Amino acid sequence: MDQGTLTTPSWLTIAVFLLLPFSLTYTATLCLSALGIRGTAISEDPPPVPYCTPFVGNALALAFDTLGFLSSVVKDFGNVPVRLALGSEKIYFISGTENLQTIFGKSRDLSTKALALVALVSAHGMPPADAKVYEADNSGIHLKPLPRSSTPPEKRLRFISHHHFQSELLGEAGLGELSRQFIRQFATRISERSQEIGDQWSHLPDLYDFVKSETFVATTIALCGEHIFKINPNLAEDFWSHDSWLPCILRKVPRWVVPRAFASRDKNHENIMKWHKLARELVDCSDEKLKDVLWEPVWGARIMRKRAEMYKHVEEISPAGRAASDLGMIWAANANIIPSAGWCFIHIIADPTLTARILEEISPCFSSHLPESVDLDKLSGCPLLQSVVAEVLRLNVAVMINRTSIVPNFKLGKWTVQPDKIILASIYFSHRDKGCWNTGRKLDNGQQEHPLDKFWGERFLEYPNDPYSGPSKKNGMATFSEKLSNKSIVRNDKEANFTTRGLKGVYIPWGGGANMCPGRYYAKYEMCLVVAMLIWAFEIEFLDIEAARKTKPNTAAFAIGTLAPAGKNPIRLRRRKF
Ligand code: HEM
Repeated sequence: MDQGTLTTPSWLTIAVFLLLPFSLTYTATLCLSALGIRGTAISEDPPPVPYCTPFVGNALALAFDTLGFLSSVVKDFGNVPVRLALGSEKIYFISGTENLQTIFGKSRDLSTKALALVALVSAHGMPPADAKVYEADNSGIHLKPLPRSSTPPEKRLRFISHHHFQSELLGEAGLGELSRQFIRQFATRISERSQEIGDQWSHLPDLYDFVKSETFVATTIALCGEHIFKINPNLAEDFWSHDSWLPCILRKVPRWVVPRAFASRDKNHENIMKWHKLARELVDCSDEKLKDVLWEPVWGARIMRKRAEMYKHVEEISPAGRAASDLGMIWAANANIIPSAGWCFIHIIADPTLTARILEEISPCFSSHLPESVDLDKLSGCPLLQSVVAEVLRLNVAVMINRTSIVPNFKLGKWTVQPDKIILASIYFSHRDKGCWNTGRKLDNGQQEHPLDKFWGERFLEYPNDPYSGPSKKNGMATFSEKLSNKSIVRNDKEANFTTRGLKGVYIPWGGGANMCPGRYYAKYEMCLVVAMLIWAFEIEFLDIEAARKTKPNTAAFAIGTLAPAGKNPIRLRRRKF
């Protein structure tokens, strides 16, 4: 044999030698994991999720296939909190109603500051020097500062912002005005489009794009006033470009790899700075005379003026830092509502029977053929429309709840999580927990009637004559034979009640506890308004209804926001005749 050639055993030796660190790492983490689950590990730290690459841990799997990786974690570990190794960092991932209820119930021991800062800096471009001011604020979000905090009152930025959210987004006056402004703006846009489109069928390339472009402008004017568009006519386009690049930026792909992603973020950042500059020149945000004015065209809703005033007292935050913070606010107000409204539309238009039922339900909410004649109180009480909205949120909200413990021994069942380590919980998996949700009756092929990965517009409705209706899992759920005996049940929309009963800690599109989404009431109103006003104004049909029914979610935004519809669904539409 040629002395220079490696024999087969030598190759094997090298391969084994090279693979050894991986297999040893996997075996070690697997053992630690098994011991941790059984509760026989020395530490009370949640068990690790096994991995094979030393120093990298679970980082690549989490970054490149977040949904697939976390689905397998939920499958393998169920409700056991787990530890993920991301390089030298570790974070926790939790699922299950009990764990979620624990974190929502213990808001005082937990903070959302760490990831909020990542979002401000990475996603919205806050300069690191400005972020330091946020970082230094260790006073919490409650009126009483946390023990040992020495943050001066004017620098309690998180508490002040939280207070603004509560008073202006959840308080009756602010919420009412924001909704009125939205109706006014949206109705103006609809009537312009309706004039353009007229009584003959017009074709548009995509239903979701149509909803998106009409809605963004109205939401943003309701929140930020009209001047932001006067100075940035392409704001909508710029915003959606930024939104589409966010998954990339947040996965830490460097600027040189995706220069367009960063250029798009910088463009949005500049847009907001230009608006702030103009607004400061035109209106003094601390003008006492404006104190009770709920909306004006320069700053928009009073919350935006209050935010500008808050920053006036903190000189260390630069104009760029202020712009990043308001860009985050504009993103929060648009990025989840609009994909959700888009999905509602796809499901409704793809089912002509559902379209007719929704139309019948919303008709009494309009006092004339004009979309602006809508009565919001009546509309938000329409059970079928609410159920469609709730079902869309159940299916598509994929935001990751994040918390960090600020106490030494935060307990999750028998496990203890370390302070300052991020805890993540996924809304998406909770909304697919087979143990908690009603999936309808069992079919003779063994499948459930309404699996949790499929849209069921009536999931959140209770019909008085159907004991198996309603969103939560029923004891002794009907079997096939019961299904036959239930065939005679006639479900009358007029008798249906919308409910989320039995889903505490399970149906959580708004998160929970003290950090629960402060835009939730507004978001529900806006989604109902978008659907009702557009259906009232136009007759809409898909050119390929079968393809529309198969629309899949774009999972790129998994863990970041609401999953938008993927692909295009061309439509034809015309003004509705009354
Ligand atoms: C479908 C629409 C929406 C969904 C699904 C949604 C969902 C969420 C979720 C899951 C959180 C985190 C809650 C937690 O950590 O427990 C959150 C936070 C937040 N949301 Fe929303 N949201 C929506 C619309 C809005 C709107 C319209 C606004 C503003 C007008 C808004 C403003 C905020 C803000 C400011 C926070 C941070 C609150 C804090 O940290 O205290 N959201 N949202």
